[in-house]
Amino acid sequence: MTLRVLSVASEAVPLVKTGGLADVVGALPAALAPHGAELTTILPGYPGVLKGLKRARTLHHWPDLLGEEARLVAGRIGGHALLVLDAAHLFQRDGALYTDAAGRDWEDNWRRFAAFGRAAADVAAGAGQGKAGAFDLIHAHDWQGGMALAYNRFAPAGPAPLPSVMTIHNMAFQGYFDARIFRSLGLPKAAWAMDGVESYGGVGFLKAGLQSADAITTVSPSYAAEIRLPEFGMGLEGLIASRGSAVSGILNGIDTAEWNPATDPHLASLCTARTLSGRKANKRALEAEFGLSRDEGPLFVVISRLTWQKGMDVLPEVIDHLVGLGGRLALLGAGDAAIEHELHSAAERHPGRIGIRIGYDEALAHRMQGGGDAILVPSRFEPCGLTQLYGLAYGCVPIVARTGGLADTVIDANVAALAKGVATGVQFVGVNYHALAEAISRTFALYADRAQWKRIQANGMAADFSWTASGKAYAALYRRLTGTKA
Ligand SMILES: Nc1ncnc2c1ncn2[C@@H]1O[C@H](COP(=O)(O)OP(=O)(O)O[C@H]2O[C@H](CO)[C@@H](O)[C@H](O)[C@H]2O)[C@@H](O)[C@H]1O
Repeated sequence: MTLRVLSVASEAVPLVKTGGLADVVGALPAALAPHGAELTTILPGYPGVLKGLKRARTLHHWPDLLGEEARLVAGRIGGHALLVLDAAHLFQRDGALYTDAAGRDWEDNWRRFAAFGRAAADVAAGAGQGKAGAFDLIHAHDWQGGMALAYNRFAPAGPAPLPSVMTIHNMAFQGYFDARIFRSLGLPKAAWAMDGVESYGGVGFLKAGLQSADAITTVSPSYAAEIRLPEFGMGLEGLIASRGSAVSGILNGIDTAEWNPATDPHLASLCTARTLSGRKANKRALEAEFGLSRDEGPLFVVISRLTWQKGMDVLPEVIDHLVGLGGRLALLGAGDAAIEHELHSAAERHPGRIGIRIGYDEALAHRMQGGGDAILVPSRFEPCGLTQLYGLAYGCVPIVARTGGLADTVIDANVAALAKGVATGVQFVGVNYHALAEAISRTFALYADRAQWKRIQANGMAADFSWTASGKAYAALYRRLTGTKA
């Protein structure tokens, strides 16, 4: 029996992306299709999303969705079903998805994503679908999707709540708002409780989703274990621990059609594990693009949000060490202004050795994975991480902090792994100058032994990070919750 799932998220490639959430939500429909689960994605009607719709058909109209008019529009995303909540007053505005042009959170974020959640719960119960029972399960992502599950549980539009899954892509963003908004949410009084939407005296959208979901997943097994601890649980560790076996980790896959060095149209030269020499032309192109001097030493790359989570405040401290050993660094990212400033001053200190590109550039990210020798990912916490997976697939060896999904996906080049010939990268413990500097020194030593380095690259390229296994795991979870057989 085909399972019909409503996937509720704020971002999905190729229509709208600020981070890894979009890659995963965009990939899930194709990952689940072979396992008999048909996903329909529902997104907010941001300008870019509405523009991407070819023949927009109106399916449903809300005269009063949390105080304003809205409509549901149908479209397609990557060949799969898409629904868009067109509510101009909430989503059609200049600035970023969650912040205004000055970087301040939109004041009405609570209304924007509560309305989105209400609409998603209505759709799950049949709004605009021509019939009730159009969906078997709701799968919500991150705080922006959380309220869909709270409405589904406390105020379902149908006769009973649907089975539900909440996926955490990042526990640090919780959608936490003042208690005063509660009365505008249209939820029954019973929802104002510790096992409901109340969170530390306010309303927590992620928390609401976590309390309302039948199952909670996060994007790696290690992160699923870590968020039971205060250090990673960001205040919700007690909740996570109390949900016991309802919490599990399913590792992200990567879109192997989009991220494949043998076919990538962004690369100057294509390559496979057997034709690693093809990477050289990409490296030369990257040096030219970043204004770096040309030499045979390792070229490190970083593709990241410039934030504390990603350990980017520590990176500037190790740049002198990296350059001192003969390395170069090409960095693409945007975020914290203080970090950007530090990086620029490091680049000024080391002309031709450090290249910085502030901004967001998908094509450049591909070229960097294709031409860099090693990608640095010094995250303090990392639910899964995608850039190290792209690095593995492209022969750009990941140098990662041992946390979350980074710990689960990279095999450290320790003595045992090297002896067995299975290493795929370098792991280090603790995000500080000493740990990172030591990892960089180890990388130089590994790189100096060309045969060994090639082996490490080829091992990563041979690893399977497709969605096959994870698609199967999500499908098994859906089947368990709906009590259906494949
Ligand atoms: N300046 C730039 N230009 C171009 N591309 C850029 C870029 N900066 C970042 N990217 C891209 O954005 C994505 C980032 O994804 P990550 O998974 O590494 O982190 P993120 O914290 O966004 O995601 C959260 O959700 C994902 C998905 O579950 C988890 O893997 C992760 O651990 C969690 O923090 C990658 O596709 C990367 O290439």
